[in-house]
Amino acid sequence: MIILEMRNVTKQFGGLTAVGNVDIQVEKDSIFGLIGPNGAGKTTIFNLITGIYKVTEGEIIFQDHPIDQLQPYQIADIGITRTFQNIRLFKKLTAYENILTACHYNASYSILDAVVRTPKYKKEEKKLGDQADKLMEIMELKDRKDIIASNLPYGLQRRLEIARALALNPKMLLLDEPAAGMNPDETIKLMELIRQIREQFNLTVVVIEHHMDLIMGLCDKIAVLNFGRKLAEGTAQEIQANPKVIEAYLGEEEVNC
Ligand SMILES: Nc1ncnc2c1ncn2[C@@H]1O[C@H](COP(=O)(O)OP(=O)(O)OP(=O)(O)O)[C@@H](O)[C@H]1O
Repeated sequence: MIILEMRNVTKQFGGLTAVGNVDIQVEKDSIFGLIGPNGAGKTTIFNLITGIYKVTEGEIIFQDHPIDQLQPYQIADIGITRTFQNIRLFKKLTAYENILTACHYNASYSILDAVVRTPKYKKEEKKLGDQADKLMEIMELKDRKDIIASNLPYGLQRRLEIARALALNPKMLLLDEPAAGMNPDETIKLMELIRQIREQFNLTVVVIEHHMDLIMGLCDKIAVLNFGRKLAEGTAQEIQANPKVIEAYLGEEEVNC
């Protein structure tokens, strides 16, 4: 079953076509990879899916509904959340506070409940605190609970960002270069975590990465972009064997995975 579809999507910035006539179909519960050289249009695709940019042409369909005219907060509400290439955390808050603030997106009490501290408020706060604890545990951040976000090692800041995205209870998670700056051991650990959260949260994951080991080892399907166009699509084996990919993306070198 297809959960997300981009139909003939184009995004232009003035005379520059950042994304040109791209068709993509993402299967529910799969891990889908987007790869391509710098400037190929990958992050622009995330910005189109999440409503930060509006399409110039084409349609984006999520669970059979068009979403290309929705605002970013509406897209988060229907279950698509993301992480960013440049980590965006509350740098001066602790790891726990960063997750808890994201969990508050789901709070259903009123300002009055909060001011008067009604039983509803207390019950809800306990629930959100439990959710934050659970996310800390899953992302293996529990022993860093009280560390200020900017003092965490880079790899853990990236995991904290994923935990924040998960706090919004998404159906689809978009990860923009989650392994950037990680060493090989951290990258392998991250791969396992992505697989684990996919299972645990019944998620569909779309991931942009330059680490080929991660992409080839993790993704059910991969789309290759070049100069805003989709050059190829297929399984890791198909992509690695595709002469167009080898020539255009890897500069005629062998795909080194
Ligand atoms: N807001 C914008 N205004 C003008 N041009 C933009 C804008 N956003 C992206 N672009 C351009 O669109 C093209 C695609 O950029 P994009 O960031 O999507 O590439 P990318 O594949 O994610 O690259 P990288 O791997 O370096 O992150 C680039 O030429 C970029 O300069």
